[in-house]
Amino acid sequence: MIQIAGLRKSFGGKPVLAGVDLGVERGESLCVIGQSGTGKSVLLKCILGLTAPDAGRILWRGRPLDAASRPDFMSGFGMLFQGAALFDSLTVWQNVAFRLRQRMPDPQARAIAVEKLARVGLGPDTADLMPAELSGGMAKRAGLARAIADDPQVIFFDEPTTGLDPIRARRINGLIRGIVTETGATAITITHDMDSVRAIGDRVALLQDGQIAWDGPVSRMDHAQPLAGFLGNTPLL
Ligand SMILES: Nc1ncnc2c1ncn2[C@@H]1O[C@H](COP(=O)(O)OP(=O)(O)OP(=O)(O)O)[C@@H](O)[C@H]1O
Repeated sequence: MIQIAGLRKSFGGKPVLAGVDLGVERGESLCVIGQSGTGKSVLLKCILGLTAPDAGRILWRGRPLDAASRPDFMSGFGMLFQGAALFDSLTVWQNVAFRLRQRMPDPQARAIAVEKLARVGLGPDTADLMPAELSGGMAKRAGLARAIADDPQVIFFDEPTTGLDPIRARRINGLIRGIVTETGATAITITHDMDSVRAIGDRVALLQDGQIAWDGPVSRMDHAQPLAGFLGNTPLL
């Protein structure tokens, strides 16, 4: 679905990505882990077209992800931002339906938003609330509803459990896994949270010193030497 080869990016002469090779297959859930500052966000920004790599290739369905293919890619992806990142001045349903409202009338977009809110465990009474009225866990759920509103083929989860207590984090992880499984979406999750990796991931890739130091099934990670320092329930900080 997405293939990355030889991706390089430096800032001020300092290499952050030093030849990243990574792929994710259709319907697969990939978690990218790595210590703080190893370039996980830079990698995500390169895929999303927010940062231009210095070298390397990103293929989307076998085609280079460039100006010609990017609109197709952008119309088929959803994203759960760290901290949910809801628009303060829009109601919850307007946030969830943000993209839908560009191509359908409000009543139709609202109905889909209410359905997606229900999928993440938020009742119809939350639809007309403002983001400031939501708890952290509710905001994360609303962000998740927005990520899936347009039935994306690829969903990016950026640190999905940041700022949540362990119980809410577990619920969000369970929701994400359920949604990824039932929709068949391809998922890429960037996380410090090994509980998230176990709950959400089929595969895990360790980004270290600008390259993928280990890449394999989550079921094998407990025996992977390069991951030894990251395992247990200790966050990767
Ligand atoms: N626009 C930029 N200009 C200069 N340096 C940058 C820029 N973006 C990222 N960096 C640097 O690239 C490195 C990797 O940053 P990045 O945010 O990708 O790390 P990360 O692995 O996502 O960390 P964290 O887990 O803490 O979010 C850092 O040293 C950061 O300072």
